[in-house]
Amino acid sequence: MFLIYINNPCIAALAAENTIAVQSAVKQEKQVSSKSTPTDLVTEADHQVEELIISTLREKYPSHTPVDYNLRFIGEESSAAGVKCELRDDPTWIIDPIDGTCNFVHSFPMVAVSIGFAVKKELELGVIYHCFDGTLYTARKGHGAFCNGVRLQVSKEKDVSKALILTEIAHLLMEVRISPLTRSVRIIGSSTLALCHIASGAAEAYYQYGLHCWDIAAAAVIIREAGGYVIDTTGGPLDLMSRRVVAAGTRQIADYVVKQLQPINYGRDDLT
Ligand SMILES: O=P([O-])([O-])O[C@@H]1[C@@H](O)[C@H](O)[C@@H](O)[C@H](O)[C@@H]1O
Ligand SMILES: [Mg+2]
Ligand SMILES: [Mg+2]
Repeated sequence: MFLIYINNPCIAALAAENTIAVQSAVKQEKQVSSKSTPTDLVTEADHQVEELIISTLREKYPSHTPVDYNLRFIGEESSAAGVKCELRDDPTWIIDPIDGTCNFVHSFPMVAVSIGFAVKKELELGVIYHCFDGTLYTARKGHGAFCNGVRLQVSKEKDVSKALILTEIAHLLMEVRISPLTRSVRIIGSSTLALCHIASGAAEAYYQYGLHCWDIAAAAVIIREAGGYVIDTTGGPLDLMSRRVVAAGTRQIADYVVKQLQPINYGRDDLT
């Protein structure tokens, strides 16, 4: 019922508005602090953008919330501040206000705003806005995935020796295991943008342990609507709160990556 009201252009405009906030903040002096580890950075802009997104969504959709619904928000910085991260059946927005905060601090041009939406725990909508080049990725379940309005299609490559693999720095040992049989491995420091590269067919697979539901939610809809797979690192169905993911254009490449992985336990988003 919510989805008939919530359309991509509204949410895309919201992501774009907040990108402007990020773009102006990039040039300013940043107050940088850290959260779970010394490299898990956060800035005032992360908080400001998340507050802006949540207040705008509350304002945009007040009438769409029947009395018995509690329109909910899961935000990276609200969660860091102690708000419980729990995906219930209620319509829920899952927000990463600045994905790639370390890149943002360094003005390294791989930073995005990511807004996902779930109803009855099913991911229905995803919008990811690249803050440096204005690329807008959007998808709604059953309605396709788009990049600046152009339909997205994942890579159909099944030969792992022709596969470009994306991941994050924490798993160097696994990269050593994976890379010999693949074409190459890349690390860009923004999981949402790396996942968008899977959706666009620019790379064949992505894997990560340690990311969060707000890194995965929007991108999972975009990849699936582009014809790709977003699964658990065990090869089973995605568990959004498990802090791990494998995404790929084909099942063959996904299964190859799964076979090379050694489990790393980062806990769960919904148990912190
Ligand atoms: O914190 P943030 O910049 O939104 O998100 C980042 C993720 O996109 C990245 O994949 C991960 O390796 C970083 O540690 C960080 O979590
Ligand atoms: Mg992130
Ligand atoms: Mg973030």
